[in-house]
Amino acid sequence: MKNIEQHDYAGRVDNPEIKERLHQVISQWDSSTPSGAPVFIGFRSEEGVKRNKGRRGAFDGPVVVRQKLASMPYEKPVFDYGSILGDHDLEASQTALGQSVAAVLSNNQFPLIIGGGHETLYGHYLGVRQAFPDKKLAVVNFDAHFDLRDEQPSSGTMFHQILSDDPDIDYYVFGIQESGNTASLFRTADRFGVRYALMNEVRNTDVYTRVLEELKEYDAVFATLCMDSVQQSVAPGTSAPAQNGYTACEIHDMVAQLAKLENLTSFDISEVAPALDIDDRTSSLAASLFHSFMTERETFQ
Ligand SMILES: N=CN[C@@H](CCC(=O)O)C(=O)O
Repeated sequence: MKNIEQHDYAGRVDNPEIKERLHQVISQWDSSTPSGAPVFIGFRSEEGVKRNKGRRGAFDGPVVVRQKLASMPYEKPVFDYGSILGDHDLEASQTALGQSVAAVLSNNQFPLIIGGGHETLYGHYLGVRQAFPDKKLAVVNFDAHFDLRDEQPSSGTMFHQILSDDPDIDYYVFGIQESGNTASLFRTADRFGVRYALMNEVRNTDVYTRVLEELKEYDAVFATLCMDSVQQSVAPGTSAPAQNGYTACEIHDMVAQLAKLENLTSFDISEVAPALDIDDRTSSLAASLFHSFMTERETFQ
């Protein structure tokens, strides 16, 4: 089992009588916290990025994204599980994340997972599958990359790992960049029946709206957002930045629509690498996306 680090939240207080910012309403998670609430879980890991020969820095993502969230307006109950402290044993770190996600899901709460390299998604998946062993699942990925490499587990292999082992899951990915994926990866996507939309299709067609309707038919859906799906000028602090990625407006809109999907179980935002960031753009954007998600999701108490 990996160590779990707890986080202190601090921020601006306008009027001590009124709790209206996230740091004033967030509490530490335990198994008696109420059902229906959002629960932050951090995954401090960059071992997957290291193995994928990417640019490192995501280990501190969960710390800095929480700092950005702290002063945002929020008045409803919200909880923090802490962060799994990952290390070179990526597989054990992902297993620990999976156990944490499953514990929160089995309390009927909603995990909001703060990565970590995009290897976060594999731990996220392990938790969802543990909580829903017999369900037909869909995973939605906002990403420039397929992450379908057939190699030692890393931040570039998670969907190959999942689709190779689990026949009861469909993979949808939005924002694929032709400049970021080889022909072999496109062939692998076709072989696994991946439903993918290139960035231009996302921008110029109604594919996302149509897929959101399709997703309602699954027993459960979980989602992941790699910050490298956003254009580098807006999100510079990532391992493998994209030039033609989402604008801040586009990705906020997509996340707001996702939040309305009733059978969505959990959501992670990964690949915030503070050491590579400029003026905290990437961490601030990730926090803003979590905030949009939380305010749009009607079932949060
Ligand atoms: N979605 C993220 N993927 C990887 C890069 C994928 C690749 O190398 O093809 C990452 O950021 O580490």
